[in-house]
Amino acid sequence: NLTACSSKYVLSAVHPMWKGPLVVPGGDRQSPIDIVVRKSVFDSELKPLKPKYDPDTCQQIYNNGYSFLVEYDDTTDKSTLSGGPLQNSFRLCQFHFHWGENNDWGSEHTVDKRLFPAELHLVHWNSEKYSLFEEAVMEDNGLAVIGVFLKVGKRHEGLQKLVDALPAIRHKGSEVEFSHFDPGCLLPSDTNDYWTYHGSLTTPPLTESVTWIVMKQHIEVSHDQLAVFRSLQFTAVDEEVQKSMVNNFRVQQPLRGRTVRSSFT
Ligand SMILES: O=C(NCc1ccccc1)Nc1ccc2c(c1)[B-](O)(O)OC2
Ligand SMILES: [Zn+2]
Repeated sequence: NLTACSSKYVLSAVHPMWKGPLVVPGGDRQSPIDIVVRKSVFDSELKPLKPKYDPDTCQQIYNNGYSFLVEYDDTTDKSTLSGGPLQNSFRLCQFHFHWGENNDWGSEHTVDKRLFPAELHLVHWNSEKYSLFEEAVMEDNGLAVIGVFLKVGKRHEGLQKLVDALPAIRHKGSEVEFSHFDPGCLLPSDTNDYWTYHGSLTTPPLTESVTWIVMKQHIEVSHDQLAVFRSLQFTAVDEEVQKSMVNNFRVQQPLRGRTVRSSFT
């Protein structure tokens, strides 16, 4: 019954804003998923993650009507991710978040069914095998995405510069110049432990091209910082009915026999 797990908010298909197909025909490696900790398998071959981000490659912030993207210059290998489960070097192209209308839900992945108020996605594409993101996004091992859970607690000083820029991109289609932002400040500080599995984009075209790397440790942001995320609009400035940008997450998808590996015991 609901009361048993009401504190964890049984996730239903009602919440997410996105009305797209909840299941992709034939998709057997869809994302997000629930990470069942006791079913994950420790893999000693997994290496430490090697993010190398150059803050000067940060270019702009853009409201795409689904989330806000902090976009990086990915025409060189100045900001890359390698190591971990990856065989190649992947270029950072953007990061974005998913969040809820309140602090009880908002993440895409869950850990033992536990929901977080928000989730960060750092998106990288395989620049050793492909020459453009648009190519890589259609290929088997084209993308590598780091997922980081957000919890409400103390203010995240590094995030504040980003939060202060959000009012300038309140509506769908708006963009503002944004520079010198080190996405490394959004990675957990105490441990690099992670889970990894093969999955997909969680928004159309839902292509199954992602090596997911979900960090075990969350980061903390303040209630007020998250409230600014919720002040963004899904809608363009000229639309009659304005809609707050909240619940921009997809519901969990079937595991379909996949194994989630862990970098830690
Ligand atoms: O880049 C995206 N769309 C634009 C696009 C352009 C050209 C071809 C295909 C797609 N989507 C997208 C990329 C990466 C992630 C997600 C969505 B996510 O699942 O939210 O987190 C990871
Ligand atoms: Zn995402």
